[in-house]
Amino acid sequence: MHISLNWLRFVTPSTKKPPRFHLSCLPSSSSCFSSVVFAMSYDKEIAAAKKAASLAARLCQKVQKALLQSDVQSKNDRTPVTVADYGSQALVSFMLQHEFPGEFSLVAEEDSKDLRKDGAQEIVERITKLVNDSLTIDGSYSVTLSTEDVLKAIDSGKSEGGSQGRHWVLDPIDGTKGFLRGDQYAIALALLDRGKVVLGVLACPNLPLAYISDANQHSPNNEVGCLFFAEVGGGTYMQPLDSSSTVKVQVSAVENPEEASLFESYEAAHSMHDLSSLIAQKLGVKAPPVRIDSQAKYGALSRGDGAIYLRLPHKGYREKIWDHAAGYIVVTEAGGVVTDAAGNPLDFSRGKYLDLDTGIIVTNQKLMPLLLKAVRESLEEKASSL
Ligand SMILES: Nc1ncnc2c1ncn2[C@@H]1O[C@H](COP(=O)(O)O)[C@@H](O)[C@H]1OP(=O)(O)O
Ligand SMILES: [Mg+2]
Repeated sequence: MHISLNWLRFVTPSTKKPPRFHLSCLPSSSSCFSSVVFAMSYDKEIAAAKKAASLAARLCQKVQKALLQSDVQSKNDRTPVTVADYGSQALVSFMLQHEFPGEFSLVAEEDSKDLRKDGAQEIVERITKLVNDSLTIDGSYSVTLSTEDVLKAIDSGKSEGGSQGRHWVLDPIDGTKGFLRGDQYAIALALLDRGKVVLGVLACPNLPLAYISDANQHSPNNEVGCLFFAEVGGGTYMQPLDSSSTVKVQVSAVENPEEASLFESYEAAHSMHDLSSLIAQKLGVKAPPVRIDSQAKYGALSRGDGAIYLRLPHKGYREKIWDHAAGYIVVTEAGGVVTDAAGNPLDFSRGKYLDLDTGIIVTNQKLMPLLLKAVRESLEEKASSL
């Protein structure tokens, strides 16, 4: 007989996360209590991930602020997002390696190939200055990185991931189009342990702290900047990016799809708006879709701003693990369900890519059967009309 008790929580009255232990009883003859196995806790890793993602968010905010203050011509230039993207990756990579020296594996979006080309020296110097300024702000590092240190930190993100060992997974700026537009973007960092996502942090510098809907997402009165974090078995928490007051969050409890609000990509090139509109129609969703960039959608969903997220890329697009790992655990630990469009679980253990056919759907446990049915019918209808 193999009994596996679930994650136990020792609930404390404070807003701090309770410690967690995983108890599992070994087979037959051994007594349950003598064979308690204490599984990994990732508290040190999550503290480091929160610190790195928050500092990277500050770096990106500084660049985006300068971009938005610049003239129209320079707004068509992608240099700011390039600089912030590499800067964010270098910073997170350096901080994690500093915290966890020795065996270190990072699967991240960028590498230094373009930065090593002729003519890139000035950009590399800008990135290096940004990274050093960020480390100075933090105050706990007495180092000044050279341009070569920065390039090496970026290249530490070349790991392929997989089902063995531990791998950090990073999207240094998820939602580059949103970043350039002055809208939503996220710094998304997760940890895989033997192919499973065990923690995730989402820093969303422009996400309002208050509930967002289609009507209020651009309100100038909104205070913005959210940090979501989740550890396997421990729930999901949110705090303002510039404070440590933490709240536990839960996905929406809506059971009637007519009352649900639905999130999707801002960019029609990233997700089929016509297909999600058909799905919404079948479900009877009344509210217009809330269109925002990046994994900020997963964050907003984890605290119940909306009840459904549909990501339905056009044919041929291959999803990368860094675009979903952090968001996945933030939503699932808040009680949500994330599957592919056919209802299969996501598999983060196969390397850089999530091999999916049709897309990713997210909602609460109650709505998932209805959503799956509406997705299946809509896909069939779409296929028969071609
Ligand atoms: N053609 C595409 N289809 C789907 N997703 C895409 C496509 N091109 C880029 N993306 C990715 O979509 C993500 C943003 O999704 P959303 O619009 O929902 O915020 C980004 O990670 C972006 O990748 P990349 O980071 O390489 O630009
Ligand atoms: Mg991305």
